[in-house]
Amino acid sequence: MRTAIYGAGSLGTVLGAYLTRAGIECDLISRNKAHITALQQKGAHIVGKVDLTVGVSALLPEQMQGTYDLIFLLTKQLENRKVATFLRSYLAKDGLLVTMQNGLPESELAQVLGAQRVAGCAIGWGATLQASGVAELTSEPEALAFSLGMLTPGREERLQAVASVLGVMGPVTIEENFIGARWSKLLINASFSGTATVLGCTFGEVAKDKKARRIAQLILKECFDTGHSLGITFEPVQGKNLEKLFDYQGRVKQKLSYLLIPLAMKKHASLKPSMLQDIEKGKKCEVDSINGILSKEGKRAGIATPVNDLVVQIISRLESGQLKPCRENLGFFKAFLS
Ligand SMILES: NC(=O)C1=CN([C@@H]2O[C@H](COP(=O)(O)OP(=O)(O)OC[C@H]3O[C@@H](n4cnc5c(N)ncnc54)[C@H](OP(=O)(O)O)[C@@H]3O)[C@@H](O)[C@H]2O)C=CC1
Ligand SMILES: CC(C)(CO)C(=O)C(=O)O
Repeated sequence: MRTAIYGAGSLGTVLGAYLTRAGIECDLISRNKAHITALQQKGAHIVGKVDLTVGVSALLPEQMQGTYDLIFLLTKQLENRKVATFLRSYLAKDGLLVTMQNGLPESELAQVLGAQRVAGCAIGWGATLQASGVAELTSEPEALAFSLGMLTPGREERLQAVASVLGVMGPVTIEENFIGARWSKLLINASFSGTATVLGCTFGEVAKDKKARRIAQLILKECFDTGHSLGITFEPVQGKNLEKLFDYQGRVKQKLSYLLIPLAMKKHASLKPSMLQDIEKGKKCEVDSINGILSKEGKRAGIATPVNDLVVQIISRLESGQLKPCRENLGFFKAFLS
């Protein structure tokens, strides 16, 4: 299968290094010239939880030729329609584009490429581009798992082939209830990535700080209520049933869920959200596709999401430079913290 990683930055460079090291030929593609030049000259250097250097095939978009049977999409979700339109002629007629982006990106991509040519993959591990050619793996190697699936059936054989490709890196689950896996990841991103971005901190710091933890818990609840109202069953993440652990109706279960958060976050304490990494680099982040999509889905479901809506507003102000990510931003949530 001719394979490409389109948008090889933080996550895509790690993925490309692991696949290439296992003998799977794939092109790492990005518009970032300095990064592509470094990859071509020195290979992909993966640091952090591992240390490996792998010679890779790296290209600029304008150097792409022919069609690919499999394209992993790893650009940020800021201009997906434009990216999908560009990729249309590079994806084989019976090819599959697998988006590994956060949020709920499949439907929009399917509008451009066709539902039978779009799959998705929710990822529970993290990476940060440290310098051109150098990506840091920020999760433990045993967390390198993939939840793969499609919104419509019909490409089971091709999904199996994709699972064999990703399987060289870590365990792959082909999800029958893929939308449930997507919502579970959205739940984590909206609550923990959203709160950590507003406060300029890691997941571990959100879990440790009593007020920040309560904000994350309130967003978890807004996301559960919205998903349930839309008929979503949240899939387990890394073997953990999120509904059982964190959803609540009464005060006792609410307290229990609150107490469990720091324990559940232990292995992910050092994760720094990619939204915060973008803000720190002065870039626009994916808030519209993460917290923004939850607000939108909440409206569609008739569920109020006031804490999440406030996170969207604050992150927009971080993007425009009116505010800085810092703990003092907790003050904006006063009304929800009594
Ligand atoms: N990083 C993480 O830990 C995780 C990220 N994700 C998701 O994965 C996706 C990718 O994230 P991440 O790896 O952090 O992103 P990065 O910004 O680090 O990498 C994206 C790469 O794509 C390039 N790019 C952007 N737009 C285009 C384009 N139109 N054509 C060609 N290249 C382009 C960027 O270039 P340039 O530098 O010029 O912008 C960059 O090299 C996101 O949707 C994110 O939510 C999911 C789980 C974890
Ligand atoms: C939190 C994390 C790293 C989890 O995979 C993520 O999805 C992100 O930062 O965008």
